[in-house]
Amino acid sequence: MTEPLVTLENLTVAFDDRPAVDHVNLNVHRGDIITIIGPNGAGKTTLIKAILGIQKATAGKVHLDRQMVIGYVPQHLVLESTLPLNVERFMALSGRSSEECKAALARTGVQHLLKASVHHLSGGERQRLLLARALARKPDLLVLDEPAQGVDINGQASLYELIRQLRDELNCGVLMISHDLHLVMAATDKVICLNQHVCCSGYPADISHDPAFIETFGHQVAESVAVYHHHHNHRHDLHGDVVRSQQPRPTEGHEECSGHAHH
Ligand SMILES: Nc1ncnc2c1ncn2[C@@H]1O[C@H](COP(=O)(O)OP(=O)(O)OP(=O)(O)O)[C@@H](O)[C@H]1O
Repeated sequence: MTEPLVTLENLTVAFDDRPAVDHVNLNVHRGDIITIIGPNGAGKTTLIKAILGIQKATAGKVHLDRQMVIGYVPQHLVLESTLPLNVERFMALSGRSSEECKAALARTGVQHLLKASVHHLSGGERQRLLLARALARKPDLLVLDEPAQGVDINGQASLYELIRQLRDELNCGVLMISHDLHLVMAATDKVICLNQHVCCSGYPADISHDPAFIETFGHQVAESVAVYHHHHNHRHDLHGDVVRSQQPRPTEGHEECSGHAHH
């Protein structure tokens, strides 16, 4: 296996002697899509900031591939509201050529907003603009802090699909934070459940059964997430009853199962 892009070794970040991130070990390789989940205040953003070098480690180490370019999509876009700024100018601030900026905007589906004011973009448009700015750098590592916030449910699914495609096109690693467990479970390769320390980690389908996951998120969340990954080998009729005579349809995605809670 190639060298990791990022290695965290017992990373600890404390504020006033209170650890926000506590002895975290993590590797991110090219091709990985890793999602950090955890309750509010669990240290997710602090961990990402330590990787980006904008938060100092109190103890432990952050190793980064020295050649690596990081594309970062922050949680919020903080802009001076009195400063007139259109999308074209905002993208130019990345230092990339006009062609690269336009290509990145086209890739995230917002090229038609080139002349629009960044102050008037919708939540979803803003997220796609921030992703385009990160993309224009041709990153080796894409770091996204809640990329789907402000994006409607259909938009969220296509945004996660876009992130997967970008991972394939750029052969980059992806490290993101998300609160939407259902989309996380569908769109990610590996989940890290953080609550200062790493409570549990693994494949989405397995993690929902982990006692540490259940303790952190509760039974209801764990069950609803487990349903999402239930593999169906049968079909249902219109009343929800199992139809056993049918052949399985493995590629049809989620169908609700009468043996589980419905969501
Ligand atoms: N610069 C700082 N100074 C002091 N405390 C901080 C600082 N940054 C973060 N914290 C504290 O560290 C803890 C973790 O914060 P962090 O923003 O990393 O959590 P999070 O998991 O990203 O939360 P959320 O899901 O609410 O965004 C919180 O208790 C927060 O108040």
